Amino acid sequence: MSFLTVRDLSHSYRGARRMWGRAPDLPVLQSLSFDLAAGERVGIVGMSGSGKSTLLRCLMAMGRPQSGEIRCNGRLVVMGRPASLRWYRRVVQYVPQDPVASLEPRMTVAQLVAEPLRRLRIDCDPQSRAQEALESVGLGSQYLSRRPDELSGGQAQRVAIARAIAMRPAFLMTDEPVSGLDMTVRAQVVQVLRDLSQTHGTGIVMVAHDISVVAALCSRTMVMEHGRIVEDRPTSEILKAPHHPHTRQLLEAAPPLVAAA
Ligand SMILES: Nc1ncnc2c1ncn2[C@@H]1O[C@H](COP(=O)(O)OP(=O)(O)OP(=O)(O)O)[C@@H](O)[C@H]1O
Repeated sequence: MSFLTVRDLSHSYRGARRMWGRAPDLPVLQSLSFDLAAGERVGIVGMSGSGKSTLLRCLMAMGRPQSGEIRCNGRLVVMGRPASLRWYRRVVQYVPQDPVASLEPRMTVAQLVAEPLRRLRIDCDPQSRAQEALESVGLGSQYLSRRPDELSGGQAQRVAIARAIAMRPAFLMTDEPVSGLDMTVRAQVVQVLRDLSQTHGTGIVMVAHDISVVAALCSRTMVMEHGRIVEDRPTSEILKAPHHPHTRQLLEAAPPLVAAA
């Protein structure tokens, strides 16, 4: 059964204001339809500007699509006031593209991870749940009192992941979770996501422009080009025999694979 159902999703950005009026609107997502099953690990790849982050923001109900609908377990996801989306935030969590910028600099690591649990009124002891989540991403108690500027890029990325997984979401949506990290830390972060998925059955949607990162984690890959999904198949099949010329281009541009999914 489908966990998330996306139907005819389209989105355009409003054209910039110019002296003589407005530039034309920029269509970014063009009538996308797909299903995500519970526990699936799905990669979304494509060149820069193909619409990956916009799609993820729409899936997170952070941007209002022009048309189309998203349903989660059959229930319509309606953009609106944060309170009306509280149920959705409990089951679908997001790790943004730039974790350092997303972490409030004045808060400690412990506070950062516990804060969403309090805000969304999750029935648990926020402190111990936060500690547990941090341990599962390999950050022990010595990190609890640190602030974001006392963390490396890889540690900040893991704090952002801990913050999301402390909620025990059914799905985790991550935008370029390893870009900007060195190869060793990349492999560690991919391992954290794989463990999470295998241990708790958490579904993962991962946006990346580098198909090798997706190949290391995701069993299904969607390839985007100019706001359309041009290929959506098992990753192993795509790697063996890409159908679309754009997929072949991405594969040629990819660095060596981290590890097979
Ligand atoms: N807030 C915005 N206002 C106007 N245009 C935007 C906005 N955000 C993105 N765009 C444009 O929409 C298109 C798709 O952007 P998006 O960030 O979704 O692509 P992407 O595939 O995630 O790219 P990247 O890999 O570089 O992050 C781009 O042409 C971008 O310039």
